[in-house]
Amino acid sequence: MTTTDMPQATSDDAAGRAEPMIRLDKLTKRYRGQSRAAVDQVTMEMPRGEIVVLVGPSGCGKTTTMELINRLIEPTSGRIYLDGEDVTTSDPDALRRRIGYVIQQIGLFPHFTVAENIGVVPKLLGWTKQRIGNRVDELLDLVGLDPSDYRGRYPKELSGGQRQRIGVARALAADPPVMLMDEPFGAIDPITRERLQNEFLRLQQQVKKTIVFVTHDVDEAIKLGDRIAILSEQSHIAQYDTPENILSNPASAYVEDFIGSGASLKRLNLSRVRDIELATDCPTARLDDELPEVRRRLVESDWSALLLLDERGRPQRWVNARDLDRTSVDLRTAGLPAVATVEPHATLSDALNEMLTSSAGAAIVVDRSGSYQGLIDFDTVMVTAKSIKRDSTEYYRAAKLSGAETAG
Ligand SMILES: Nc1ncnc2c1ncn2[C@@H]1O[C@H](COP(=O)(O)OP(=O)(O)OP(=O)(O)O)[C@@H](O)[C@H]1O
Repeated sequence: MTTTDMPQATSDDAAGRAEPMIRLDKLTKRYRGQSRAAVDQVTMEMPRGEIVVLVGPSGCGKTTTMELINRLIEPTSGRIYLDGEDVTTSDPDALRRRIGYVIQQIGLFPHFTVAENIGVVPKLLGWTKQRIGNRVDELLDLVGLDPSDYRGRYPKELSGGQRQRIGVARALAADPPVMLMDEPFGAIDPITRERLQNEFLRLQQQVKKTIVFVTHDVDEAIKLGDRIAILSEQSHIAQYDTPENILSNPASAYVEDFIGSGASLKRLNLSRVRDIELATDCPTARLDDELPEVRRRLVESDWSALLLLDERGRPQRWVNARDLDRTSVDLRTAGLPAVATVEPHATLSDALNEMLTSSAGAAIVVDRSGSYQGLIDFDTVMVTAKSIKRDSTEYYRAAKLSGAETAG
């Protein structure tokens, strides 16, 4: 880990509570000529190192709230504190250097290379060429793009998803403690979007920034947020809590309505494949194993199918007893292809989607190199979904009994 990746130091007050990274105090914005405030007296705290998602219907004031934090929009009244310091009237340029910003229309400079785009802020800060070059390569690695291949390209030579990754790298360039992200995955197709969300979570485990993330997609909020603020008109906070508590204990009919139906299914977005116990007793064999040995393994197991792996341990075919009893059996083509694979960082919701496409009714878990780790079946998914609900309901009840505040 480099020094720039180190989590930010925490400053505690006399009572030992960590100072939130961002604190908004009765923050209000009234646009010129408007009778109603777009953002009305918002008071909230964003804890250090967490992802806080602002979610709410179109026009409720999400973007305005976010842009008040880096003062792209100046507040009409109220105060903004960054790391304990009142920044409401400080130099806005200096403030913005402490806050990375990623938006949907990434705004890369078309005539700058990838390296030049990422290096914009470090250059403004007067870093040496060598330091900028090292940082660009480090960031390209971090967002999963090979520096030697990508640093010299121009934005038009990139896919939408790659441009988005460069946008994130650029916002991280000067290692700001805070990142603001406004619908960063909004304009991207669902498959790339899911991949970028997973990469984003992996990245955050490394960089541990305080991130304010705006979306209107409640599923995205549940998947990405450590905390979610559900906003109604004028950025009024309808509920500010963990995704678990919002799903299990919506504070009002408005929140319930906003979450929509299928709260149990949405809960599956809260669990990762890596956090649950995989079934590892499913029989497996190699494609080049002897047929009698493959048959023996299947017969001696409690399973009705066996998973065939290639020489590098990657799943290839599902075979059952009938497939193995045919007169001439070629293991390379026997049975059905072993599709429906997920990696450990995928959510149980991703796993369930895969399962629905699988003839075996199970998702095959593989590591990053594609080799077999175990299986997830429907029962595991259902048991996990129920236990999330139970844990969260118990937590909420205990918090109420002890009089502790759970909402922000
Ligand atoms: N520059 C402006 N001048 C006047 N009114 C504005 C301006 N920008 C936004 N508004 C109004 O302020 C309110 C909040 O807008 P904002 O863009 O913050 O909402 P949002 O929740 O981010 O919406 P969306 O999800 O559609 O992007 C809206 O009613 C909008 O019309």
